[in-house]
Amino acid sequence: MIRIDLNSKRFGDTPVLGPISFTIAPGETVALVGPSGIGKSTLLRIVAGIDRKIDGRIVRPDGLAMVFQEPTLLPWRSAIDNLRAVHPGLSRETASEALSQVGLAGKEAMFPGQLSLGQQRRLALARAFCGDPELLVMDEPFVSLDAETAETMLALTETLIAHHRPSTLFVTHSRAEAVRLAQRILTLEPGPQGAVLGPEQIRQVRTGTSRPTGVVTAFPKP
Ligand SMILES: Nc1ncnc2c1ncn2[C@@H]1O[C@H](COP(=O)(O)OP(=O)(O)OP(=O)(O)O)[C@@H](O)[C@H]1O
Repeated sequence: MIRIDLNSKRFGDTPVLGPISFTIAPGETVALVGPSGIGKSTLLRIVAGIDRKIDGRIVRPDGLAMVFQEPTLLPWRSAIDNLRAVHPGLSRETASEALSQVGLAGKEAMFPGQLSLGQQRRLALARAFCGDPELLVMDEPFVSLDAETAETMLALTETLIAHHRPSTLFVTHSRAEAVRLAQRILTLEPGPQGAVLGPEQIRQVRTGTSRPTGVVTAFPKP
């Protein structure tokens, strides 16, 4: 179980996030949505443990993987070594299998600069999943891709999540992406405090009969 109990997050004197509490169950996928600048990436970084300067408490597993907007690969390492650099215990065979799972069979020896941007993103996905993370954190993983590549990546991510079953928290600006991938959608919005969306409301969102309301609360932007 992943548990977020944040009292506040400030950058200097500026409050960015107010009290936020939620849990993510094993194998559950949760989307984090909200307007630009509200604090989604900040909250994601807090959950991942990259930002620890908070007033609050986060319970997270050790096995964690992150996927960013950019593939963040090591340009001087081959595709297979990009996987093995992050997961030193990984055999060549398992690493090759992870590459073929994302459609990169036979590309073991290629360097990131020799791969298309779409292939680099696939490699970043393989790197995230081949450690079998208990918690997967993704920050707008499908943004700035053409529609066809975004769809391919979305479908691939769906398959990998179904196979590996990590708890997943991801940020997106796309309500359609959130509804497709997530069992639960958390909306960051300026206070007052909202209520967590239950399964019934999610069903209504899916069928378009209701619009989601505030879920977790952030301070309004200064
Ligand atoms: N390192 C930092 N120092 C100071 N302020 C920061 C820092 N990082 C983020 N902020 C501020 O915190 C607020 C939230 O930023 P954040 O990137 O989390 O928003 P976001 O919801 O992810 O936005 P977007 O959807 O546009 O990516 C913004 O006002 C931003 O300027």
